[in-house]
Amino acid sequence: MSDAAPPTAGLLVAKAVSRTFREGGRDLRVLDGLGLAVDAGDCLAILGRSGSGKSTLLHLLAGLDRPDPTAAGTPAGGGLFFRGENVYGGSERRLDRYRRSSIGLVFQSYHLIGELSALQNVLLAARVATPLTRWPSTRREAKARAADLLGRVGLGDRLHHRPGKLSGGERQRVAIARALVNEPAILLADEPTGNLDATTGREVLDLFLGLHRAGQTLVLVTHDDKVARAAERVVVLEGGRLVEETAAARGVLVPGKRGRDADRRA
Ligand SMILES: Nc1ncnc2c1ncn2[C@@H]1O[C@H](COP(=O)(O)OP(=O)(O)OP(=O)(O)O)[C@@H](O)[C@H]1O
Repeated sequence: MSDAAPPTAGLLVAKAVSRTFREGGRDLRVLDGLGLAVDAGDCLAILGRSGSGKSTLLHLLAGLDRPDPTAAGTPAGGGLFFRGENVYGGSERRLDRYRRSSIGLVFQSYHLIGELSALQNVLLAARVATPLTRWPSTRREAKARAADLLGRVGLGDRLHHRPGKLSGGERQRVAIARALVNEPAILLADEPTGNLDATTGREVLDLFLGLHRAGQTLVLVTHDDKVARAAERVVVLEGGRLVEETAAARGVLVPGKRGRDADRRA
């Protein structure tokens, strides 16, 4: 990450970020000078109609894609900044380090390895993260850590089940345990309740909210109204930019962080 990055407030800050896809000889600008600031401890939901670019944004936040190079006329210093450092401004190695040590990712369709047990799925993630984290230093420690995480998500008695023998909600819990294995600064989730029935989705949402209460910073892309209502902040992706929704607009009566424009904050 570039040392020349400008100082930015917030844990993860997107400034004037654009992403254009070229398809069939035409440019499709999905994100258009977008701004967002995620603070430590936030529980943020990203909403938007289908095709508005939510997954594209989440992939950028996760370090899985690259924003367009800053175009002439856009403010200097645009980009994605994690703790003030430009995520996409350095080497591939640094980007890889960001992905593996700072971010946890949960997907709608779990993305577990079918041949591995719940414990082995989490252990595999621990092995990927270990060169970058101080722990777990031994296989025994890694196993204890993975079992502990699976216990925390309510699967202490399913350690040796393969995904095919688990329910959808249980698979998502394994995926959440796996995403937590590197103690990520930010847990990102793309439609984490999208494949689940209402009751199971609520249970998975409660799990996320419990993690948030314990201090985990969360960013959830969702179509699920229950998830959006439970989040502290909601931003809506429209026309390639984010607009912050007020608590009042969501029918939430408690005073919250109201009426801010996410683009203005970044
Ligand atoms: N790799 C790609 N190449 C070309 N176009 C793409 C690519 N990825 C996404 N798009 C286009 O970008 C737009 C936004 O896609 P994205 O998946 O981010 O939307 P979304 O808001 O997550 O949608 P949904 O809610 O349906 O999952 C879509 O029109 C999609 O076709």
